[in-house]
Amino acid sequence: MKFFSYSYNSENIFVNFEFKELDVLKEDQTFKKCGYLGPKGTYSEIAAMKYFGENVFLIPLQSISDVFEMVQSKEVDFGVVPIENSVEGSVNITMDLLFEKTDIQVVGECIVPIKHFLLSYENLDLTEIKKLFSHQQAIGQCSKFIKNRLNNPEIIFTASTANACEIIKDVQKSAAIGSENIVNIYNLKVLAKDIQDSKSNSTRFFVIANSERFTKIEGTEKNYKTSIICSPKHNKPGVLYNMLKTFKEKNINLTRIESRPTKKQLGEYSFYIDFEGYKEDKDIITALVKLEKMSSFFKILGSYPKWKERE
Ligand SMILES: O=C(O)C(=O)C[C@]1(C(=O)O)C=C[C@@H](O)C=C1
Repeated sequence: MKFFSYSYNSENIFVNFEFKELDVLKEDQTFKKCGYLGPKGTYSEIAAMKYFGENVFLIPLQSISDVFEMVQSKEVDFGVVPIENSVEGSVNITMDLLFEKTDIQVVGECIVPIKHFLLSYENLDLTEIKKLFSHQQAIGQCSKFIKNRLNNPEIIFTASTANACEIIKDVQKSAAIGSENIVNIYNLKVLAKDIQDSKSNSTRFFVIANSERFTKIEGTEKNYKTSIICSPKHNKPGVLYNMLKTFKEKNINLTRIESRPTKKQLGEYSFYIDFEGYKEDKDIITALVKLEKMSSFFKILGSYPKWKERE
Protein backbone atom coordinates (compact mmCIF):
# COMPACT_ATOMS: atom_id res chain seq x y z
CA MET A 1 0.00 0.00 0.00
CA LYS A 2 1.26 3.48 -0.85
CA PHE A 3 0.82 6.77 0.94
CA PHE A 4 1.70 10.38 0.17
CA SER A 5 4.94 11.80 1.59
CA TYR A 6 5.64 15.55 1.57
CA SER A 7 8.63 17.86 1.37
CA TYR A 8 8.65 21.48 2.56
CA ASN A 9 11.17 24.26 1.94
CA SER A 10 12.92 26.27 4.70
CA GLU A 11 9.87 28.59 4.99
CA ASN A 12 7.68 25.58 5.62
CA ILE A 13 6.03 25.88 2.22
CA PHE A 14 4.98 22.71 0.49
CA VAL A 15 7.24 21.94 -2.47
CA ASN A 16 6.61 18.39 -3.52
CA PHE A 17 4.97 15.12 -2.69
CA GLU A 18 5.78 11.57 -3.64
CA PHE A 19 4.38 8.14 -3.01
CA LYS A 20 6.13 5.89 -0.51
CA GLU A 21 5.55 2.32 0.50
CA LEU A 22 3.88 2.04 3.88
CA ASP A 23 6.51 -0.45 5.11
CA VAL A 24 8.75 2.45 6.11
CA LEU A 25 6.22 3.37 8.77
CA LYS A 26 5.77 -0.09 10.17
CA GLU A 27 8.83 0.32 12.35
CA ASP A 28 7.30 3.27 14.18
CA GLN A 29 4.88 1.85 16.74
CA THR A 30 4.91 4.83 19.10
CA PHE A 31 1.95 6.62 17.52
CA LYS A 32 -1.37 5.18 16.49
CA LYS A 33 -1.92 5.62 12.77
CA CYS A 34 -5.00 7.15 11.20
CA GLY A 35 -5.67 7.00 7.45
CA TYR A 36 -7.72 9.66 5.66
CA LEU A 37 -8.50 10.89 2.14
CA GLY A 38 -5.43 12.90 1.15
CA PRO A 39 -3.28 14.53 0.06
CA LYS A 40 -2.51 16.96 2.86
CA GLY A 41 -5.00 19.80 3.24
CA THR A 42 -8.32 17.98 2.73
CA TYR A 43 -11.34 18.44 4.96
CA SER A 44 -10.88 14.80 5.97
CA GLU A 45 -7.49 15.79 7.39
CA ILE A 46 -9.12 18.66 9.29
CA ALA A 47 -11.65 16.17 10.71
CA ALA A 48 -8.89 13.74 11.76
CA MET A 49 -6.90 16.54 13.44
CA LYS A 50 -10.01 17.80 15.19
CA TYR A 51 -10.94 14.34 16.46
CA PHE A 52 -7.52 13.06 17.52
CA GLY A 53 -5.55 16.26 18.16
CA GLU A 54 -1.84 15.44 18.34
CA ASN A 55 -2.49 11.88 19.37
CA VAL A 56 -2.13 10.09 16.03
CA PHE A 57 0.18 9.86 13.07
CA LEU A 58 -1.93 10.97 10.08
CA ILE A 59 -1.52 9.02 6.87
CA PRO A 60 -2.99 10.63 3.72
CA LEU A 61 -4.34 8.00 1.30
CA GLN A 62 -5.53 8.20 -2.29
CA SER A 63 -9.19 7.27 -1.86
CA ILE A 64 -11.91 6.55 0.69
CA SER A 65 -11.78 2.96 -0.45
CA ASP A 66 -8.06 2.81 0.47
CA VAL A 67 -8.94 4.10 3.95
CA PHE A 68 -11.34 1.19 4.45
CA GLU A 69 -8.81 -1.31 3.09
CA MET A 70 -6.01 -0.05 5.32
CA VAL A 71 -8.24 -0.30 8.40
CA GLN A 72 -9.43 -3.74 7.32
CA SER A 73 -5.86 -5.02 6.88
CA LYS A 74 -4.78 -3.32 10.16
CA GLU A 75 -2.12 -1.25 8.37
CA VAL A 76 -3.63 1.71 10.21
CA ASP A 77 -5.45 1.76 13.57
CA PHE A 78 -8.17 4.21 12.54
CA GLY A 79 -9.67 5.78 9.44
CA VAL A 80 -11.63 9.03 9.09
CA VAL A 81 -14.23 9.12 6.30
CA PRO A 82 -16.96 11.64 5.32
CA ILE A 83 -20.48 10.25 5.74
CA GLU A 84 -22.91 13.14 5.16
CA ASN A 85 -23.05 16.84 4.35
CA SER A 86 -25.72 19.31 5.42
CA VAL A 87 -26.26 20.50 1.82
CA GLU A 88 -25.35 17.59 -0.47
CA GLY A 89 -26.54 14.73 1.75
CA SER A 90 -24.92 11.30 2.01
CA VAL A 91 -21.46 10.42 0.73
CA ASN A 92 -22.48 7.36 -1.28
CA ILE A 93 -19.06 5.73 -1.54
CA THR A 94 -18.74 5.67 2.26
CA MET A 95 -22.31 4.36 2.62
CA ASP A 96 -21.60 1.52 0.17
CA LEU A 97 -18.28 0.56 1.77
CA LEU A 98 -19.89 0.45 5.22
CA PHE A 99 -22.36 -2.04 3.74
CA GLU A 100 -19.80 -4.15 1.87
CA LYS A 101 -16.73 -4.29 4.08
CA THR A 102 -16.43 -6.76 6.92
CA ASP A 103 -14.40 -6.23 10.11
CA ILE A 104 -15.10 -2.50 10.11
CA GLN A 105 -16.65 -0.72 13.10
CA VAL A 106 -17.70 2.89 13.53
CA VAL A 107 -16.06 4.07 16.76
CA GLY A 108 -16.52 7.84 16.58
CA GLU A 109 -18.07 10.79 14.80
CA CYS A 110 -16.87 14.33 14.16
CA ILE A 111 -18.65 17.33 12.63
CA VAL A 112 -16.63 19.91 10.70
CA PRO A 113 -17.95 23.30 9.48
CA ILE A 114 -17.06 23.50 5.78
CA LYS A 115 -16.00 26.91 4.46
CA HIS A 116 -14.86 26.76 0.86
CA PHE A 117 -12.24 29.01 -0.76
CA LEU A 118 -11.72 29.60 -4.48
CA LEU A 119 -7.98 29.13 -5.09
CA SER A 120 -5.50 29.49 -7.93
CA TYR A 121 -1.77 29.84 -8.64
CA GLU A 122 -2.61 32.84 -10.89
CA ASN A 123 -4.16 36.20 -10.03
CA LEU A 124 -7.36 35.76 -12.04
CA ASP A 125 -10.62 37.70 -12.20
CA LEU A 126 -13.46 35.32 -11.44
CA THR A 127 -14.77 35.53 -15.00
CA GLU A 128 -11.36 34.58 -16.44
CA ILE A 129 -11.47 31.07 -14.93
CA LYS A 130 -11.78 28.53 -17.74
CA LYS A 131 -11.45 25.30 -15.73
CA LEU A 132 -12.64 24.63 -12.21
CA PHE A 133 -11.37 21.57 -10.31
CA SER A 134 -12.63 20.05 -7.07
CA HIS A 135 -14.20 17.11 -5.31
CA GLN A 136 -17.78 16.47 -6.46
CA GLN A 137 -19.19 17.23 -2.98
CA ALA A 138 -17.40 20.60 -2.84
CA ILE A 139 -18.60 21.56 -6.34
CA GLY A 140 -22.16 20.67 -5.29
CA GLN A 141 -21.87 22.74 -2.11
CA CYS A 142 -20.88 25.85 -4.15
CA SER A 143 -23.29 25.44 -7.09
CA LYS A 144 -24.95 28.88 -6.68
CA PHE A 145 -21.60 30.68 -6.54
CA ILE A 146 -20.38 28.80 -9.63
CA LYS A 147 -23.58 29.61 -11.56
CA ASN A 148 -23.87 33.26 -10.50
CA ARG A 149 -20.28 34.49 -10.24
CA LEU A 150 -18.19 32.46 -12.70
CA ASN A 151 -18.31 32.49 -16.48
CA ASN A 152 -19.46 28.93 -17.13
CA PRO A 153 -16.05 27.21 -16.58
CA GLU A 154 -15.47 23.57 -17.45
CA ILE A 155 -15.92 21.56 -14.25
CA ILE A 156 -13.55 18.69 -13.49
CA PHE A 157 -14.13 16.37 -10.52
CA THR A 158 -11.05 15.29 -8.59
CA ALA A 159 -10.34 12.64 -5.93
CA SER A 160 -10.31 15.34 -3.20
CA THR A 161 -10.19 19.13 -2.78
CA ALA A 162 -6.44 19.01 -2.05
CA ASN A 163 -5.87 16.83 -5.11
CA ALA A 164 -7.55 19.60 -7.16
CA CYS A 165 -4.99 22.09 -5.81
CA GLU A 166 -2.12 19.88 -7.00
CA ILE A 167 -3.62 19.41 -10.46
CA ILE A 168 -4.25 23.10 -11.23
CA LYS A 169 -0.53 23.84 -10.94
CA ASP A 170 -0.08 22.65 -14.53
CA VAL A 171 -3.31 24.06 -15.98
CA GLN A 172 -3.58 27.67 -17.19
CA LYS A 173 -6.58 29.85 -16.19
CA SER A 174 -7.67 27.22 -13.71
CA ALA A 175 -8.93 27.36 -10.14
CA ALA A 176 -9.76 24.87 -7.38
CA ILE A 177 -12.24 24.81 -4.51
CA GLY A 178 -10.64 23.86 -1.19
CA SER A 179 -10.21 24.70 2.47
CA GLU A 180 -8.43 27.66 4.04
CA ASN A 181 -5.84 25.21 5.46
CA ILE A 182 -4.58 24.41 2.02
CA VAL A 183 -3.62 27.98 1.04
CA ASN A 184 -0.25 27.87 2.83
CA ILE A 185 0.51 24.23 2.10
CA TYR A 186 0.51 24.88 -1.67
CA ASN A 187 1.21 28.63 -1.58
CA LEU A 188 -2.02 29.47 -3.40
CA LYS A 189 -3.79 32.76 -4.11
CA VAL A 190 -7.25 33.25 -2.64
CA LEU A 191 -9.67 34.45 -5.37
CA ALA A 192 -12.78 34.31 -3.15
CA LYS A 193 -13.65 33.30 0.43
CA ASP A 194 -16.69 31.55 1.92
CA ILE A 195 -18.17 30.54 -1.43
CA GLN A 196 -20.35 27.68 -0.12
CA ASP A 197 -24.10 28.14 -0.77
CA SER A 198 -25.04 27.68 2.88
CA LYS A 199 -23.37 29.59 5.70
CA SER A 200 -23.94 26.62 8.03
CA ASN A 201 -22.46 24.07 5.59
CA SER A 202 -21.01 21.18 7.60
CA THR A 203 -19.87 17.60 7.05
CA ARG A 204 -20.13 14.70 9.46
CA PHE A 205 -17.27 12.18 9.48
CA PHE A 206 -17.10 8.65 10.86
CA VAL A 207 -14.03 7.36 12.66
CA ILE A 208 -13.64 3.69 11.75
CA ALA A 209 -11.49 0.94 13.25
CA ASN A 210 -10.96 -2.78 12.72
CA SER A 211 -13.62 -4.58 14.80
CA GLU A 212 -11.13 -7.18 15.99
CA ARG A 213 -8.92 -4.53 17.52
CA PHE A 214 -11.41 -2.14 18.86
CA THR A 215 -12.15 -1.61 22.54
CA LYS A 216 -14.94 0.73 23.64
CA ILE A 217 -14.14 4.46 23.45
CA GLU A 218 -15.16 6.10 26.71
CA GLY A 219 -18.24 8.31 27.00
CA THR A 220 -21.23 8.40 29.33
CA GLU A 221 -23.75 5.81 28.13
CA LYS A 222 -26.58 8.27 27.64
CA ASN A 223 -24.48 10.26 25.20
CA TYR A 224 -23.86 7.39 22.81
CA LYS A 225 -25.21 6.96 19.30
CA THR A 226 -25.50 3.68 17.41
CA SER A 227 -25.51 3.17 13.62
CA ILE A 228 -27.01 0.16 11.84
CA ILE A 229 -27.90 -1.01 8.32
CA CYS A 230 -30.92 -3.20 7.61
CA SER A 231 -32.76 -4.38 4.48
CA PRO A 232 -36.36 -5.55 4.91
CA LYS A 233 -36.99 -9.26 4.14
CA HIS A 234 -40.21 -8.67 2.22
CA ASN A 235 -41.31 -5.84 -0.05
CA LYS A 236 -44.89 -5.48 1.19
CA PRO A 237 -47.11 -2.73 2.68
CA GLY A 238 -46.13 -1.54 6.14
CA VAL A 239 -42.67 -3.15 6.21
CA LEU A 240 -40.80 0.08 6.97
CA TYR A 241 -43.54 1.15 9.40
CA ASN A 242 -43.15 -2.12 11.33
CA MET A 243 -39.38 -1.76 11.44
CA LEU A 244 -39.55 1.78 12.77
CA LYS A 245 -42.25 0.80 15.28
CA THR A 246 -39.69 -1.34 17.12
CA PHE A 247 -37.79 1.87 17.95
CA LYS A 248 -40.92 3.69 19.10
CA GLU A 249 -41.94 0.78 21.35
CA LYS A 250 -38.68 1.13 23.26
CA ASN A 251 -38.67 4.94 23.17
CA ILE A 252 -35.46 5.06 21.13
CA ASN A 253 -34.80 8.41 19.43
CA LEU A 254 -33.73 8.16 15.76
CA THR A 255 -31.24 10.81 14.60
CA ARG A 256 -30.93 9.82 10.93
CA ILE A 257 -32.50 7.52 8.39
CA GLU A 258 -31.22 7.17 4.83
CA SER A 259 -31.73 4.60 2.11
CA ARG A 260 -29.44 3.15 -0.58
CA PRO A 261 -30.42 0.77 -3.37
CA THR A 262 -29.49 -2.85 -2.58
CA LYS A 263 -28.08 -3.00 -6.17
CA LYS A 264 -29.85 -6.37 -6.58
CA GLN A 265 -33.23 -5.23 -7.88
CA LEU A 266 -34.76 -1.87 -8.75
CA GLY A 267 -36.98 -0.66 -5.90
CA GLU A 268 -35.18 -2.62 -3.14
CA TYR A 269 -33.41 -0.60 -0.48
CA SER A 270 -31.18 -0.88 2.57
CA PHE A 271 -31.85 1.54 5.40
CA TYR A 272 -29.08 3.26 7.32
CA ILE A 273 -30.39 4.19 10.74
CA ASP A 274 -28.66 6.16 13.53
CA PHE A 275 -30.23 6.42 16.96
CA GLU A 276 -29.41 7.50 20.50
CA GLY A 277 -28.10 4.88 22.92
CA TYR A 278 -25.49 2.14 23.26
CA LYS A 279 -25.80 -1.17 21.40
CA GLU A 280 -25.65 -3.18 24.63
CA ASP A 281 -28.42 -1.25 26.46
CA LYS A 282 -31.30 -3.61 27.36
CA ASP A 283 -34.01 -1.79 25.37
CA ILE A 284 -31.75 -1.41 22.37
CA ILE A 285 -30.89 -5.12 22.32
CA THR A 286 -34.65 -5.94 22.42
CA ALA A 287 -35.38 -3.57 19.51
CA LEU A 288 -32.42 -4.80 17.44
CA VAL A 289 -33.26 -8.49 17.92
CA LYS A 290 -36.78 -7.78 16.61
CA LEU A 291 -35.43 -5.73 13.72
CA GLU A 292 -32.95 -8.41 12.71
CA LYS A 293 -35.79 -10.94 12.40
CA MET A 294 -37.51 -8.65 9.86
CA SER A 295 -34.32 -8.16 7.82
CA SER A 296 -32.63 -10.03 4.99
CA PHE A 297 -29.45 -8.04 5.73
CA PHE A 298 -28.63 -6.64 9.15
CA LYS A 299 -25.42 -5.07 10.43
CA ILE A 300 -24.58 -3.10 13.58
CA LEU A 301 -21.95 -0.59 12.43
CA GLY A 302 -21.08 0.48 15.96
CA SER A 303 -21.80 2.61 19.03
CA TYR A 304 -19.81 5.77 19.66
CA PRO A 305 -19.92 8.91 21.82
CA LYS A 306 -22.04 11.70 20.30
CA TRP A 307 -19.82 14.43 18.84
CA LYS A 308 -19.27 17.37 21.17
CA GLU A 309 -17.13 20.37 20.21
CA ARG A 310 -14.04 20.41 22.42
CA GLU A 311 -12.92 23.64 24.07
O1 LIG B 1 -12.02 16.50 -0.63
C1 LIG B 1 -11.91 16.69 0.60
O2 LIG B 1 -11.31 17.63 1.10
C2 LIG B 1 -12.56 15.72 1.49
O3 LIG B 1 -12.13 15.56 2.61
C3 LIG B 1 -13.79 15.01 1.00
C4 LIG B 1 -15.09 15.76 1.27
C5 LIG B 1 -16.32 14.83 1.00
O4 LIG B 1 -16.20 13.77 0.42
O5 LIG B 1 -17.44 15.23 1.37
C6 LIG B 1 -15.16 16.14 2.71
C7 LIG B 1 -15.79 17.27 3.12
C8 LIG B 1 -16.38 18.25 2.18
O6 LIG B 1 -17.77 18.03 2.23
C9 LIG B 1 -15.91 18.04 0.79
C10 LIG B 1 -15.24 16.93 0.41
